[in-house]
Amino acid sequence: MLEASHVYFHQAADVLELPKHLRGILLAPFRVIKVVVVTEGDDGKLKHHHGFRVQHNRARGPMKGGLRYHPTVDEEESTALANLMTWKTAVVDVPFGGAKGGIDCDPHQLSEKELDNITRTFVGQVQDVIGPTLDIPAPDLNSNAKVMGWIMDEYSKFAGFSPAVVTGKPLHLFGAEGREEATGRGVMVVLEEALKDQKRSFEGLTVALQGFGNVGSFAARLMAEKGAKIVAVGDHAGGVSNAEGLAIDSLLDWARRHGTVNEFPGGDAFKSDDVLTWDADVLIPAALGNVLTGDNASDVRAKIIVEAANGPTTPEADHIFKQRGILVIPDILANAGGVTASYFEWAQNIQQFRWELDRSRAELTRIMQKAYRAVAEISRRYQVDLRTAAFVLGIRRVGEAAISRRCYTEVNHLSAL
Ligand SMILES: NC(=O)C1=CN([C@@H]2O[C@H](COP(=O)(O)OP(=O)(O)OC[C@H]3O[C@@H](n4cnc5c(N)ncnc54)[C@H](OP(=O)(O)O)[C@@H]3O)[C@@H](O)[C@H]2O)C=CC1
Ligand SMILES: O=C(O)CCC(=O)C(=O)O
Repeated sequence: MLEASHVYFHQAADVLELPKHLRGILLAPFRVIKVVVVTEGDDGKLKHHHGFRVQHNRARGPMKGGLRYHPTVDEEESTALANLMTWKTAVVDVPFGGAKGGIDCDPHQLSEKELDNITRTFVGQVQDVIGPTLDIPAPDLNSNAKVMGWIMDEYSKFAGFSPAVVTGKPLHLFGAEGREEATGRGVMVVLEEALKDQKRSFEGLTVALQGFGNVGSFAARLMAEKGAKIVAVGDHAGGVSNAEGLAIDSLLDWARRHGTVNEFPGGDAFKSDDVLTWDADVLIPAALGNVLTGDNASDVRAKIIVEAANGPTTPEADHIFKQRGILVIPDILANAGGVTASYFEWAQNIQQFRWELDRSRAELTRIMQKAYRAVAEISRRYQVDLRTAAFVLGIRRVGEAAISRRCYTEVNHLSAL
């Protein structure tokens, strides 16, 4: 994933004609934190996991990005994802830099007490390098509002009451209306804009989704409300399809009760990975990275791919999609609704003021539409795909901030762009 994020960066840097040494400066992380998280398991035995926080760039503000709990979490993945966060926050123009991190654990195999313990131990180890004006974590794969509440509580023991140290918290614990649904809502909004460009709408549009967690489930529900048919959904345990459109509320209820969409009675079962090549107008990967590769890209049948997940497409697959005329709405634009609503939450926490849900939704829609339009305009002007255009926008904004702050004098080159 790190290699892929660099390939995409360089494609945009070529458009911007950035010299080599400036590319190196913009790609290098500001700080990489690695810790060994030692905790006592429910069986009384000591266990250890590895925790990472990569703080990539802070030219535009405090660093921001999720905390992921998954066995594959490592320094390389965290660095790639932190890098993407830097360009993503710039694409939606929220006042943050980029960071990302995680712990290489599998929450499905841990009790709540064990997960709480691991989270709090990790926070104790990084508390001096995170904070409301330094680095603000948020939910990501397998982490949720409850975990964010633990982070806030643990950090506050060191720094005093600090709700703004983390976003995506529960509503009753200084969370913000609209944050939970925001990433899925943002996915829906940018797809709606892309459809408008094609003089189409959600009515009758068929959609296949990989992942039915926070992002996938909200995106599915919102698109179905607009008239789309969600014809296939896959998660790690299996998939379910219905050519007439799955009943999303019943599917959500099933997934909540069974921990998977597998064996949902309102559709036909299929093998999990088949969702990626499902016969649908739109494919939405909303789970893991690197799932669309040179091996399966030629078999993808959708004409539009919306990257709700981070880094789902390898450069090889991306190239094949370009050749095949498949429109890819890239992660740093498509899933930026989450960090945008996190910005609202952070601002509300700092002001000790709460917004109504309607305000949050309206502001999110406005920002996502504006970001899509800005990216589409660059795509037209430079005759490049949406991914390259989004990177051009992100890199340019980060560069401009760096110049104004005099972070690196040589980045002045960017002011000519
Ligand atoms: N949460 C947020 O605000 C944001 C998230 N993202 C990105 O969106 C993606 C999903 O995050 P989120 O929804 O929060 O995570 P969740 O943990 O809430 O959901 C993840 C989903 O992916 C599924 N999944 C896991 N492994 C596989 C697999 N091998 N094959 C198919 N499906 C699988 C899970 O299934 P199961 O439950 O069966 O394991 C689950 O349905 C990630 O890439 C994340 O980085 C991006 C921006 C913001
Ligand atoms: O909400 C946030 O701060 C970050 C969300 C995130 O990790 C992402 O956009 O990938």
